[in-house]
Amino acid sequence: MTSFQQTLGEEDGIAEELAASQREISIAEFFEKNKHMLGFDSGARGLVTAVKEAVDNALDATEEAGILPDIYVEIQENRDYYTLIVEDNGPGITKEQIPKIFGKLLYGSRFHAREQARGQQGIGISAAVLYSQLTSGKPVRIESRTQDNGVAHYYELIIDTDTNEPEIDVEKELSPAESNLRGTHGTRIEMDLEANMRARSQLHDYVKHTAVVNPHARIELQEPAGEIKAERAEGAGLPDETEEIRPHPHGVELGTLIKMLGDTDSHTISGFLQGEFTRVGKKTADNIVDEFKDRHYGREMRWRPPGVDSDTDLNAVVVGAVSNKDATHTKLYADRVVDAIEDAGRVAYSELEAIVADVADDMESETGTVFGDTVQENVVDAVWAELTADRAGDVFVAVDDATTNKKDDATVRGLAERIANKFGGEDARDRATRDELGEYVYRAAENTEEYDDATIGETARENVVDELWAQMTTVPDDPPLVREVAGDRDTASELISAMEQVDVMAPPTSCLSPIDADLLEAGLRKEFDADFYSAATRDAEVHGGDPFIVEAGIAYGGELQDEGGVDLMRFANRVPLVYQRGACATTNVVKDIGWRNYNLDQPGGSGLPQGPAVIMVHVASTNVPFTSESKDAVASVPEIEDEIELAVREAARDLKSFLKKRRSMRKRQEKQSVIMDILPTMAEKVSEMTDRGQVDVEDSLARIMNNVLVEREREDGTVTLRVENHGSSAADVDVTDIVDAEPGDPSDGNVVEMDGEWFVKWSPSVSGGETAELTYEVPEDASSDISVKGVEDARLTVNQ
Ligand SMILES: Nc1ncnc2c1ncn2[C@@H]1O[C@H](COP(=O)(O)OP(=O)(O)OP(=O)(O)O)[C@@H](O)[C@H]1O
Repeated sequence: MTSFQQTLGEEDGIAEELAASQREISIAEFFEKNKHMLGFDSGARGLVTAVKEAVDNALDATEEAGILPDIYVEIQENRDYYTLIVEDNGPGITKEQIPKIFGKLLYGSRFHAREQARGQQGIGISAAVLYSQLTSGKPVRIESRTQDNGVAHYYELIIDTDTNEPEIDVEKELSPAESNLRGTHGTRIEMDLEANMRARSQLHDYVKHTAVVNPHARIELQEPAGEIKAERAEGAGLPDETEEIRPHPHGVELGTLIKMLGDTDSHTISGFLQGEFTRVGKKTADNIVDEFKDRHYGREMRWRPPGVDSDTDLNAVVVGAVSNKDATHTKLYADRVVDAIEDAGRVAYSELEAIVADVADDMESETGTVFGDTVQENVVDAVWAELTADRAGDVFVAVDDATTNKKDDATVRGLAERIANKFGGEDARDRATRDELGEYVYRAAENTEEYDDATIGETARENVVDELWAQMTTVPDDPPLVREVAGDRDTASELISAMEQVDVMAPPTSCLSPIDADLLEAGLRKEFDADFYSAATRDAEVHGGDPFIVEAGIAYGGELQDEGGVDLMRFANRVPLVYQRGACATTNVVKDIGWRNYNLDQPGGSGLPQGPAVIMVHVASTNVPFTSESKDAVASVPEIEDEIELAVREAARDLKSFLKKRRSMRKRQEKQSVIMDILPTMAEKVSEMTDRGQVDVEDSLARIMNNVLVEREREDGTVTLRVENHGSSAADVDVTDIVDAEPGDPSDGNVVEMDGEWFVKWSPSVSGGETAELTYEVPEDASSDISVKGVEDARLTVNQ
């Protein structure tokens, strides 16, 4: 058989034959075949995804318009298919936009905006339309009204998958009387889809969890087997309005930077940085430009002038390089040049040029003697030859400083000489980038190891590079212009590396709308009846030029079910993520935390912790990196993973102390009940044997357990409450005696009467080992009941 490879090159026209069947694929056609990528892989899931896309859009649209969202979702079961209706009270959609939004994939208002929003790609709702027409063959019905009680625009349409353009079946205006909209303005979508309700619990979770993180929204779901009505939390206002921002310099990708360089009106890099990025002012731009120059041109080595004990007379060298000038002025010129060099301590080639030129300028204006370009060049050459005469000696000092004392002198000298020899090559100005310098040191160290039988470890090499790099100076050359950088990938990548290197203030968070720890905790309290709640909101960070904030919350105990692994709720931009839990960075980070450190069970030391708990994580960003277009799972971006971990750990820290305390209280209680089992019998025996009266068991228990003991004594109408603190730390106790007759003379306490009962209340602070006595007067026949707060039950003994 002739293989394809064998015929290649022999027969003409295979490529042409293939070419005949190659054609452009429309985006709609692509997603029609790959609907799983958009979250429409099955009927059950398709319904949840369609609801999610429509509700997310409704929330975005209402919030953008400053309207408190009122969202109605209805699912009707028909014989062969389901009908989904989603209606909002948003600003509506203009007549011209309706066909594009619903009848064209990749059409939206948010793709280019650096601002937190649920929708980002301009695919969501049109993908639902595509799924609907694919499974039911019916057009989607849209009705939208932009003016209060004005006419509504009604469309029935499908997507032409060949062209990715809307195909309109029906287009008409509806008067308020004909309209199906419940509110005075907003949008109503109705679509038929082949579906089933197997994912009912995911659907309910989506609606409930959406309500937790959007307490300002009213969401109603009506479906064949039930309903959810999530009311607006009392007093909950709209989230703070977000603003669009420019990208942050940290994390921008190379392709993006090159595109930005191509699009900008700026000519200089400094102008580009200040104009196109957030948080870059003149100073930050200067710092970035310096780093950029260090990478692009390299730095110049600064050498030490010969010292006083050297044979070289620099003044004589300068004088020797100047010819045909008046002797007094030449001497003055040489003195000034040498003074400036010595003041500088170390001098690089460009610095030397600047000194020589500056002094020449001064001399000309003061004395009229001109030290022209040729003279200056001669002086620079002559002095530079002296400065670089003993590079090895100079490098020796740096190498010696940067390596341990253990290295013998000969090794250090050998290494220094080899490094020094790398300078002064083709580039007479002794320039090197940090990478080149690293290479110099590496090669010199390798040779020293080979020929001098010495060891120069990684750290020593790095220290030497650091030391020498710090001695070098940024060159005075102007950086390349924007168009030069845009046209050269390597230079653009040097710019990116410089941008990463410089500290830039965190991006403004006005483009983000986190829930905030307080509201997050309130959301958890509203939804879950637990014993413990905590929440944390981190500061903003950046990934790929986009700012983000991570928040986490934990609820534990109470009515929460212990079903093995804890319940992990994931959110991105206030949208619950329902599917692909295992593929989500959030899940993986939570699994990797050592939960035993936080007093939660974690079999095997990894995986989701066990126990009656809910952990929630919210990632808010101008661009949440999802693993796919269906937006179910956050991708593994290291910056985001780090913040997820820190947020969860922050929330878990309080849980740790709560659980620790709870565990020790439980142990105490167990101990106490064991003691209480045997103590009365022992007391009886002791009193029998010693012939003394019965021992007060409660009192003894308090002493054994280091408890706070509150006892009441009554003598002739005077009631005394003794608060004995048998523990070691102070106890702030609220003691109330509830009496059924009017009390008198309470010591430092206050009395409140309610329905014929008197509440006598004290709040003493009792140090460890001390006793407080609280007294009041009461008629003989009055009865009373003690209530104590401020001390855990397991630490308290009441004897009345
Ligand atoms: N209910 C609505 N009210 C007002 N405008 C809407 C509504 N639904 C959608 N839009 C507009 O239509 C655009 C496209 O919506 P679509 O769901 O296709 O994409 P998206 O929400 O921008 O992004 P994603 O693909 O991430 O969901 C939105 O950006 C928004 O401008």
